[in-house]
Amino acid sequence: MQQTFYKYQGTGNDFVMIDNRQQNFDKNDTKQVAFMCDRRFGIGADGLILLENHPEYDFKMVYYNADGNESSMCGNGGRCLVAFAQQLGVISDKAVFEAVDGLHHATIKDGIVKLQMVDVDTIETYENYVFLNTGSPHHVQFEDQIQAFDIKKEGAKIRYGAPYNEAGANVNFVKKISENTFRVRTYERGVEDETLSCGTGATAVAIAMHAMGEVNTNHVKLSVEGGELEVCFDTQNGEYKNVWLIGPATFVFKGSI
Ligand SMILES: N[C@@H](CCC[C@H](N)C(=O)O)C(=O)O
Repeated sequence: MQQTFYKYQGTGNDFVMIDNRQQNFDKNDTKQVAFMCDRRFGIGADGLILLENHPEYDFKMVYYNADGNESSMCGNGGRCLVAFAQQLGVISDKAVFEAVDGLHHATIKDGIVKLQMVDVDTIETYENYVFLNTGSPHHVQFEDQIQAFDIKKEGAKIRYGAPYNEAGANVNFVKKISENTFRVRTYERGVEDETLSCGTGATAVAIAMHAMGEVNTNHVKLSVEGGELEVCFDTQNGEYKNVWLIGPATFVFKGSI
């Protein structure tokens, strides 16, 4: 059976989107998801997202990494799904949807999607890195030679090494480039390579930089491989609330496979 799909990207983090409101997609077919995400034999994407009906909210998000496995929250994917929901006529300019990490509020205007992310109350600070969960697990560390750095090789060592091991973490390398702007490159678990952007990663970097005292504003800019993202938040007794990830979400093409 032919499957209609829509391709979206958010600062270069790209996704195959499927309207699964009729529940026609086989959600346990890991091989089919991996095939669709394959850049040589399939459509090509960092992940695949199903838009499904929800009994109370605008829709439900089901996210798979490019390896075909369902995973934790995808911030850029969530932003692209809001744009997809608008394209399908499911929402107009606001959304409330459920994802694996809970409820998300969002707005969309002129192709820019603002997505509310989970509150963060635990930030683990070690000698040369920070670990936090922004819907997905993130390791954050400074890298001065960020342009020349081998993200795939060094990211994989951290992702598969202790303390993360097989379960893994996403790995973000960071360099401060101005008062409130950070250059970020991310190795993504489940893609097992560098991606051009990671929304939960950008969120993790913004919060980690604030927690470390590297920035004292609550509005942080992140320059990623595929463009520019912004993250803003409120802080309350060491907790990060009202966290918003802001950036473009763009329709690329529609097809069937
Ligand atoms: N690209 C995503 C993160 C997707 C989840 C990640 N690969 C994982 O399995 O932890 C984003 O934009 O947040």
